[in-house]
Amino acid sequence: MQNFEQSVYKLIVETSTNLPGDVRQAIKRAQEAEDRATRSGLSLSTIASNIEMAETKISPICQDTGMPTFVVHTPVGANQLVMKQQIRNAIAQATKDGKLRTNSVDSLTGGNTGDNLGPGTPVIHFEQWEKDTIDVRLILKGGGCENKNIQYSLPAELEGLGKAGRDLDGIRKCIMHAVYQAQGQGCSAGFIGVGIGGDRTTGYELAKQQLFRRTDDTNPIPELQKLEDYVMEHANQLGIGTMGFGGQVTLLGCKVGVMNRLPASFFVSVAYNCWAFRRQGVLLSAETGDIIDWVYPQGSELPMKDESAVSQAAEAAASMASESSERREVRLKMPLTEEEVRSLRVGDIVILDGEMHTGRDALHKHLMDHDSPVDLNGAVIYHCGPVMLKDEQGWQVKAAGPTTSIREEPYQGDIIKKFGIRAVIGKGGMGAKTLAALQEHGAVYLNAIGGAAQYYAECFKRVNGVDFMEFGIPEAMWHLQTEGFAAIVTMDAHGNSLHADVEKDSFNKLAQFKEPVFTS
Ligand SMILES: O=C(O)C[C@H](O)C(=O)O
Ligand code: SF4
Repeated sequence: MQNFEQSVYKLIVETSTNLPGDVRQAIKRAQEAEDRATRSGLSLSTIASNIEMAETKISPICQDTGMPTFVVHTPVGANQLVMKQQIRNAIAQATKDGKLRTNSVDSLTGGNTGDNLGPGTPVIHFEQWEKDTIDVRLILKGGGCENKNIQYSLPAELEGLGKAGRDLDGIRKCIMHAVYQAQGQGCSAGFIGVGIGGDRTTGYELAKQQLFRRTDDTNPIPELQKLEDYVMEHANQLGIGTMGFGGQVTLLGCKVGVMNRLPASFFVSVAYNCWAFRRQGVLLSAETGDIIDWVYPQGSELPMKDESAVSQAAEAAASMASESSERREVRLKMPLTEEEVRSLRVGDIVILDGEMHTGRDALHKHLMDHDSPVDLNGAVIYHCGPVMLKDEQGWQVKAAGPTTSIREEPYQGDIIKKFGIRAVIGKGGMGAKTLAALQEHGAVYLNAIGGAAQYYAECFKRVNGVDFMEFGIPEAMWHLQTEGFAAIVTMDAHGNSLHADVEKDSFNKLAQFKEPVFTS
């Protein structure tokens, strides 16, 4: 077992940096289904480039490298204590090397352990089996999509869908609702794992286990296969699209499992995973710990770049459409003026140069009753918790995509007005309070593409400084010299919100699925 730790390290790096082949296949199909000239189509192209960049640079696909969750099958009698220690060592090493973000935070003090180790992290499940090999599987599921997990207790009354009973049709309604309520906030298009039955804990566990199934497998239970097919077809009619921009593809995969329940309980648990569906596995020799095989097709087997003539023509058409009068591209230098910002409209693409500042949960809470360490008049705040590494030249940005903005809804409007901020960049959109503040003060919300952490890291040319390192690397306020950062205006200073429109439209579509489909 001398190579067990090294093999687990390789598994962690592969999982974080190289999206598996079956997941890539699902994203490629989405690209084919979506018109390339639309916002969703263009976002999918960026996602595809980001996947390639992460693989080439051996850097995290998304800056949120998630809750590392291992499922390990060992021969009877193998020493699990030693394995556990070696998994922990491999996690700490991968964090030090910038392949994982420092993601383990003390829930009471907010302190970041800095090495991804701490009470409850990483998660390691051991099972024994009769085989003489070791199977180690890993999923890195990020926090934004984890926040969109949902558990239903049947019978229930569901908005838009009416009564959901304790039967297959009630389950169908829960799953449709689960996709609807995620909107774009979990970086759609997503994958869902569904657990029917169990208790509140095992139901969610069963839902997560489904995410370990291959995206192209067949459910051994025919009724559940039918349900999966139904959801794949109809959830994609909700019109939520990539990042909630509207479009044909909202869901990339649906896997449903079932277990027994108590007579009084009937839970339907849904685990939502973003497009950056990072899970991989290795089969190891129990003697040496060497890798015998990979469990899922490796990403390198399926390049995301489509070199065919057809695709190049479509690409050219898309870029021409994006240059047409319908889509305005505006290049602005930070700090921004009120006039510049008030001239922007939902749908405009803004390209930013100059200095921007990151800020997420801890900073927003802090700024409510403290001063800012830098002048934020005209500033652009980026909701982002990057992966950073320090070398001889100083801090380097290793991965830096947006985080879910809605968490800052209680603070954002006040902070915009208090400091004179002119733009906020994030993903998933914000609510009515922020929209009103944008209009009142003269500011915009820009939606960046969630998960495209390598794509955006390239735009940060230099780290000008950092404040609040005591909040930990993801929560600190990084001052970043930026060139060519592109994002779409999805909430403008005139009271328009693409997010509110898509939510309303998808709600109307959801209500079309009210009538029973699976009758017993
Ligand atoms: O924590 C992050 O950087 C992002 C998070 O996964 C999110 O989706 O909001
Ligand atoms: S930012 Fe998006 S892609 Fe990254 S972990 Fe969060 S939900 Fe997933």
